[in-house]
Parts: sequence; C-alpha cells; structure tokens
Amino acid sequence: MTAPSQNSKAKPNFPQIPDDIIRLIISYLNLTEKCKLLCLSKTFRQQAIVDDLWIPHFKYNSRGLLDKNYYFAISQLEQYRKQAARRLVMPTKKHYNERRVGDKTIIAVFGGVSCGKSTLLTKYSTNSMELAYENLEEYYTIHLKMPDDEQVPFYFVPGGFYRAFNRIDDFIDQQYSSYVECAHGFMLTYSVTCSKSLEKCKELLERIISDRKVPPERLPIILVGCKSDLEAQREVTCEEANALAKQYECSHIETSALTGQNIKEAICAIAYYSKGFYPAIPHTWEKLNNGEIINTVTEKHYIDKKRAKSKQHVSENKIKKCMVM
Ligand SMILES: Nc1nc2c(ncn2[C@@H]2O[C@H](COP(=O)(O)OP(=O)(O)OP(=O)(O)O)[C@@H](O)[C@H]2O)c(=O)[nH]1
Repeated sequence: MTAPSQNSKAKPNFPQIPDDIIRLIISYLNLTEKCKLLCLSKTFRQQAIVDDLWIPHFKYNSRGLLDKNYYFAISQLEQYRKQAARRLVMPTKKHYNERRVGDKTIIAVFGGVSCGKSTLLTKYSTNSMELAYENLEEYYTIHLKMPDDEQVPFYFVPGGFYRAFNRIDDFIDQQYSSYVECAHGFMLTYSVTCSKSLEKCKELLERIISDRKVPPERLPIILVGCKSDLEAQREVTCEEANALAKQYECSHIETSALTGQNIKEAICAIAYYSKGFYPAIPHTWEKLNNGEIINTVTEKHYIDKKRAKSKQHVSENKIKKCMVM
C-alpha cells in the first residue's frame, strides 16, 4: 500500500472504500450508532438500505407488529436528520448578514407533505424520480453557472410540514426557523393535485415576508406547482396559483418530475433570483394573462439587476412583476 502523500490532508473519500467494507463496519454498530451514521452521508445511507443490517434489531411482537426498536430507530433518524439540517443552517452573525453558509447559498424548499419537493430536487440532480433514501436528504448541493459565467454552489434544503406539525407556527418555530432567517431564496412548492398544499404556501408566504421584514418584491421567492402531469387529478388551476403569486409579487412555475417539464427552469429561476439576476425580457402579469408563456429559461434570458437598471432594459416596476412560466 502506498503511503499517503503530503497533500492528502483532504477529507476521507468514502466512495473509495469498497461497499462491502462499509457494510461490514456498519454491521458492528448498535442501533443508535447506525442511525447517526446514516445521517452523516448519502454514501452510508445507500449502503445501509440492506435488510440484513437492520433485522437483528427489529423483532415482530405477538400481534405481528414491529417492536418498539423499530419506532425508536425511526424517531432517532428523524431527530438526527433535523440536527444535521440545523447545523447546516444555524446562522452565525456573519452568515446571518450574508445569508450564506460558507461559500454556498441556501435555497429553502418548503411545502406540504408529499407535494413533491424531494422528487423535484432528485430529478434535477440525478435525472431520476427515485429517492436514494426516501425523506433522508438534508440538502442537495447543486452547482450552477450564473449568467455572468460564475459557478455558484447552492444548498437546496427541503423542509416539509411533517405529520406531527399541523400548524404553520409549529413548523416554523420548532423546525425550520433557521432556514427562514438564513435562506438566500425560497422555493415554495405545492402539488397541483392538492388545493390544501397551495393554502400552505399562502401561510408560508405571509410568515416568511413578516419574519424577514422586507418587502416581498425584494425577497427571491418562487412558487412551484409540482405533478403537473397528473392532469386528471388536478385541484389547483394555473390561474389560481398565478393569482397568489401576483398577490405576493413572486414568480410561479408549474413542473413535473415525471416528464421533466420545467424542472431545470424552476431550479435556475430561484438560483438566479437569489443572486440578483432577473429575466432580461420582462413578462408582466398582464402579458401572461393574455396567455403569453415562456417555456425555456436559460442563463441567456437573465441579466444582472444592476445592468438592467443602468441600461434601462427593465424598469424597476417591471422587474417586480417578472414571472417565469
Ligand atoms: N406523477 C408524479 N408524481 C410525483 C411527482 N413528483 C413527486 N411525485 C410523487 O409524489 C410522492 C411524494 O413525493 P416526494 O418528493 O417524496 O414529496 P415531498 O414533498 O418531498 O414529501 P415529504 O418530504 O414527505 O413531505 C412520491 O410518490 C413521488 O413519486 C410528479 O411530478 N409527477
């Protein structure tokens, strides 16, 4: 075996450890340690989805139900996941001022239960709808090229209204208040098949705007309708969501992780907005009401807000009303 070089101060590269060795290491851990490890990295999570590693801990009771260890593990996982997520965004004064963690920018992805947050991010990251380990992602790191050619890493942090959190106050106060304080931009998701999920977005919009104490047009927020392929089950029309977006002066876009429709556009739109880039060609609400829709958004369609101002490309008023469809 070759000795590590002087330069090998880099972090250990887990993917280089053979899978069976990782599984062997995991098999020696007790239940709590396994849960903790799973929350550390996606590599461990992928390796840990093997029944043999867990069966020794769980037994069926006389009524055929899984014993309390199972529920213990579930609650542990949830707890560690939240802790990991909190560590990620817990703001220091500097972070708070810059709305950044390290050199990565946080986009909070909020929405009702099962409205499609994780699938949207997974689809963008892997071009697949399969979640690697369902509901265990703390964040998705996405590197994007900005319209000015700068490469920017973004943290997309999905946060749902978990079953235990019925009220928006519980959700914000107990779980994700640091995201609201810290996030550079917000992606508020709803499912077109669930009108309640749009109501949740409205609650969130009000809460975020009041907590951040800035006018809505200065907060990068995009309202994202998920599952647009499920036309037969549609409960929310595009016009309804447009109206809500217009009321709060944010953008709105409908997406489908199944067909891939507008996934890239939604990700890019909020990433660009959060860095101060707006669509170069203003598409006002009025134009959209006349049925004019942009289908593609590439970095070429965006320009720096300052440049837009100086070249009088877009009036401030129009920027406020810009919308991507
Ligand atoms: N047909 C269709 N199904 C989708 C789409 N997006 C998500 N789904 C399905 O909707 C279900 C919920 O998706 P998730 O991505 O887990 O939703 P979530 O909002 O992250 O869920 P929680 O984190 O549990 O709140 C899954 O079964 C997905 O396969 C979509 O665009 N089209």
